[in-house]
Amino acid sequence: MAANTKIIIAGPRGKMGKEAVHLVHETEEFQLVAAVDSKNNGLTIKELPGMPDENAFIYDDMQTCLEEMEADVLIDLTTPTAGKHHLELALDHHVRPVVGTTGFTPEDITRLRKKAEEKEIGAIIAPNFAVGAVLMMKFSQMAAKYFSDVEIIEMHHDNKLDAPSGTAAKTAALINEVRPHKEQGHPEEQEELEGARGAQVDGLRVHSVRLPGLVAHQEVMFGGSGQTLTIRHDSINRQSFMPGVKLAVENVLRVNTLVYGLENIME
Ligand SMILES: NC(=O)c1ccc[n+]([C@@H]2O[C@H](COP(=O)([O-])OP(=O)(O)OC[C@H]3O[C@@H](n4cnc5c(N)ncnc54)[C@H](O)[C@@H]3O)[C@@H](O)[C@H]2O)c1
Ligand SMILES: O=C(O)C1=N[C@H](C(=O)O)CCC1
Repeated sequence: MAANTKIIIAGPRGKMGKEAVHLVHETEEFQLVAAVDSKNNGLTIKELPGMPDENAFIYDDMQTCLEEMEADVLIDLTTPTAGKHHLELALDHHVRPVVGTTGFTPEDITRLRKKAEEKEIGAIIAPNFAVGAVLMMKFSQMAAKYFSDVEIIEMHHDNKLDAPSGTAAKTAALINEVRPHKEQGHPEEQEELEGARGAQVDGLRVHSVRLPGLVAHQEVMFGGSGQTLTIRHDSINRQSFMPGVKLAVENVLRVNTLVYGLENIME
């Protein structure tokens, strides 16, 4: 790892971005060199309410920021549309992206991995930085070998823009790697109300709950003859994600492809 990893944070005023600014501020080997925000162009981070004493300038345009500032890593915690654009720009400028922003499709990941490999630089997209959530996904994949009947219920705060969550999409993909294809439910079932059976990923049903008071939660429910198994994870605050962000920043400097999911870098 570089002695001083120079970092840009996109989305510093957001719920996750704020935590990331504090993480970078408190980590000796990390240095915040700039931030990208949809407003506050020309201010410094320390001028925003609740921010640490950081002199990094805020840009309202990622392209300009990348042209003017030298950085090793971009941490993106914005919106699905902005995140995809920022990741492309970072790769174009040889800055390694660590992306927590969700809403990436499998096609986006394939295209961006090809680009990272062409540029020979690392990128990490982690739909969930919480170590417990990564274990929940791994345990669900293990359980799916023995229980092929499964549904996912993800629950998030009601400011979330994307559905299903990135975590639910990733969990479904991990389960579908080991689960023989199955249309969950009765072959003749009818939805009397559209959406009653949730969304489908290869026959696996995903249900999205959005309520104030929630942070990020997921249950993976398996059913078998005479038994059920429920694997559940709860993030009760956004500090739960920060050790994973730190791990991703450290690891993105060591890889030369796009890594999708923290489980690929956790030992
Ligand atoms: N991977 C994880 O572990 C994890 C955890 C929590 C949230 N998330 C994801 O991270 C993202 C941010 O979540 P949040 O809860 O902090 O959201 P938030 O709405 O609190 O913050 C998003 C921030 O992005 C800023 N923004 C929007 N467009 C921008 C642009 N073009 N340039 C710069 N900044 C821009 C907004 O001003 C806002 O401050 C979401 O996609 C969410 O799903 C991922
Ligand atoms: O708050 C959010 O938004 C979160 N999104 C991630 C997802 O889509 O899986 C997970 C953590 C919180």
